[in-house]
Amino acid sequence: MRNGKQRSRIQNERVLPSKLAVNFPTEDIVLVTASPVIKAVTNFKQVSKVLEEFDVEEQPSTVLENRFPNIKVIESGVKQLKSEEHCIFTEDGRQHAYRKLCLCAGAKPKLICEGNPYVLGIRDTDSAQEFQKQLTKAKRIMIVGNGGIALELVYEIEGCEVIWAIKDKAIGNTFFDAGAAEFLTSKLMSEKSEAKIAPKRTIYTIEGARKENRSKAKADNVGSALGPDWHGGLDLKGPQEFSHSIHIETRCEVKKIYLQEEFKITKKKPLAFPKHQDKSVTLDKEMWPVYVELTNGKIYGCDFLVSATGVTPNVQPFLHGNNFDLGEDGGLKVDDQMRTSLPDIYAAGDICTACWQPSPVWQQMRLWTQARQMGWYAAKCMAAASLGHPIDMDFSFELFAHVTKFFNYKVVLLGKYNAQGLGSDHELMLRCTRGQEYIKVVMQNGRMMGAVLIGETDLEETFENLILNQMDLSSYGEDLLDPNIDIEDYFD
Ligand SMILES: Cc1cc2nc3c(=O)[nH]c(=O)nc-3n(C[C@H](O)[C@H](O)[C@H](O)COP(=O)(O)OP(=O)(O)OC[C@H]3O[C@@H](n4cnc5c(N)ncnc54)[C@H](O)[C@@H]3O)c2cc1C
Ligand SMILES: NC(=O)C1=CN([C@@H]2O[C@H](COP(=O)(O)OP(=O)(O)OC[C@H]3O[C@@H](n4cnc5c(N)ncnc54)[C@H](O)[C@@H]3O)[C@@H](O)[C@H]2O)C=CC1
Repeated sequence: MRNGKQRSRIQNERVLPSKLAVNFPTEDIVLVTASPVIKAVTNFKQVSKVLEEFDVEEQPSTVLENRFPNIKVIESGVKQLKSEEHCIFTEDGRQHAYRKLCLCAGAKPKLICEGNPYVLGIRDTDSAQEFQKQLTKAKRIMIVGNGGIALELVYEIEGCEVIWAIKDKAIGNTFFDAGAAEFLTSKLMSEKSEAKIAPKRTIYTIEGARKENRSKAKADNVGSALGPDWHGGLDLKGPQEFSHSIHIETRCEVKKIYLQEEFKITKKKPLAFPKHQDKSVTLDKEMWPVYVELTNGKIYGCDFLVSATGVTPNVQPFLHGNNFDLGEDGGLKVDDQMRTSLPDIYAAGDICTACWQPSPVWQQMRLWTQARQMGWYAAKCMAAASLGHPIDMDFSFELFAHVTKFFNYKVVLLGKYNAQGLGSDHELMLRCTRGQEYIKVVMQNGRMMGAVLIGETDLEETFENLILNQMDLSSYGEDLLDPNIDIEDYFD
């Protein structure tokens, strides 16, 4: 790649092409994307060593092309990869040769009942808008799943009864333990009267760019996954005049979904919405478009369901004829240089499964932050490989760090925040002030391995350092979380 013009075909990832374009100003960098708009990371802020905050902005592809003259954007989905011939085929019937390729096609929602028109998934702007449209007419919906999307929806939806069906004992299992879940549940059950804390990040949609380009994107292609504060620009309001009306069904899954006519024949009896603070407005005899039977035997009628049940890496367009090694979660396995098992093909973001020996306090989660870091690092790896110098693993993979917002609280997750993989050989320390903050640290052999910080705790930087430097904290005992001790001064 050093001499003369060579081509790098990059299959989407907003961070990656620009990083490559800077590293290789004389090369052609081609971004092939099924999405009519490019999502760009803007206002990037390094909050601490590994914690990052940024905005996500939808931009027309011309913004990228104008800024980096050696980037060309092709708006067409990839339908086939021929790895041995080093070329891809796009839906517009064209063939594109590559020297190095990075696959960044994200993930797809893993729906509980694929193809059922009453089961919605939320992934991209179009699916979120469809959900919003349906919600405006819905008296009652069911949300299935207990991760990021479900947590955000149950808090944001107003004016509609919500049955939240979760497999676990407590809410938010992908992010929280039972203690944190209890702290948050009280907020969920109360009126949503408070002012929202200012979103730290916002999605700006360039509607013009989107509309103009929509026709070019095929209907079955997924768009870019929504990012932080995705619901900020959507009014998630049903037709009724109340804020929260939520009923949680724990330790259950969906057994069967019946259409109205099918259900009538069964002669089974649906349950009424449990009355919470007299907010319920639906009648016991209401007829619903769908009825959902849960594995705990309960049946509820509703207008539609949201399946917020995780994602599956979007590898399908690239598999035919290519013998990729896949991870247990179905992602393209990548090594510590972001290389897949096939020559000259890299992968980053939700599509890949990290298969290097991770740091003891890092794990892969399919998040914007990690997609950005992987895209950035993959570009460095591709550039380094072209120059013949492998590089050291990026520092951002030393410690898992995620900052987000749930139930209007700032939430910071660090390291093995839920004692993932630590077995029973760990201790937890807690500090909780109801309605204000919840702090949990995970300790092992006197060392801090992880932390959950909910609320404005101001402890993230100190804890990040304590996890990274693995200092023996045994002698500090409970002082670590004593609110009367300024912990930052303590460790200066
Ligand atoms: C509702 C929602 C809320 C979220 N909130 C947060 C949050 O608050 N914080 C956070 O950290 N993470 C959040 N995430 C997760 C985050 O959005 C993803 O982890 C991240 O976007 C993954 O980035 P990616 O580049 O790997 O994939 P994506 O952003 O999904 O991008 C994949 C791109 O590939 C394109 N593509 C797909 N197939 C093809 C093909 N065959 N040919 C060409 N192009 C193709 C798509 O059009 C898309 O542009 C959220 C996700 C969702 C769904
Ligand atoms: N603020 C944030 O950081 C947010 C992050 N995200 C990310 O977006 C992606 C998609 O979000 P989610 O769909 O919420 O995925 P998720 O991985 O966060 O949660 C999936 C949930 O579905 C449950 N589940 C799986 N199969 C099920 C089944 N058959 N029946 C019932 N429950 C089932 C799991 O137990 C888990 O609780 C994830 O990668 C998530 O991390 C999404 C929203 C907000």
